[in-house]
Amino acid sequence: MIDVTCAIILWEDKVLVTQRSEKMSLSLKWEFPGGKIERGETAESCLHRELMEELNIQVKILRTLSPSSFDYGKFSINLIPFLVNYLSGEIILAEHETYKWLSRNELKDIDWAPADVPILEEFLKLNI
Ligand SMILES: Nc1nc2c([nH]c(=O)n2[C@@H]2O[C@H](COP(=O)(O)OP(=O)(O)OP(=O)(O)O)[C@@H](O)[C@H]2O)c(=O)[nH]1
Repeated sequence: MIDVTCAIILWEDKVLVTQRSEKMSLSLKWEFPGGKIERGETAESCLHRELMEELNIQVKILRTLSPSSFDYGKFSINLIPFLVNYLSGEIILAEHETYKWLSRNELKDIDWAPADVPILEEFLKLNI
């Protein structure tokens, strides 16, 4: 089981979502940005590192949501979500195909990586 962090990044009334590139696994699926926890790293420090490496942004962590385990067949992941506020940094994509800032309603209409679906559902039930 691979531990992966991801961020629901809030800015005003929008949420940042990123699309995996054609070269990546789960090609062209949408996800909450983040990545694999490295040895000796906390989930929080992993999240800050990945968001800096992949997007060049800084965030403030607000809280966690429920982890989502998913078996992709070749590998299983435990996806650990954090609700965060966007703080600073101009977005520069290192790996992803593209990104979008979407309203809560628009989040339902994109083609999500399967592990993200329960996380999205929990987020949409929150009163924020
Ligand atoms: N970052 C991120 N990864 C996710 C999400 N949902 C999901 O299934 N994943 C999967 O979790 C793993 C995280 O990998 P990563 O982003 O750190 O690394 P990667 O694509 O370079 O790894 P890979 O080349 O092994 O696929 C990938 O297999 C990715 O498909 C998500 O919302 N965010």
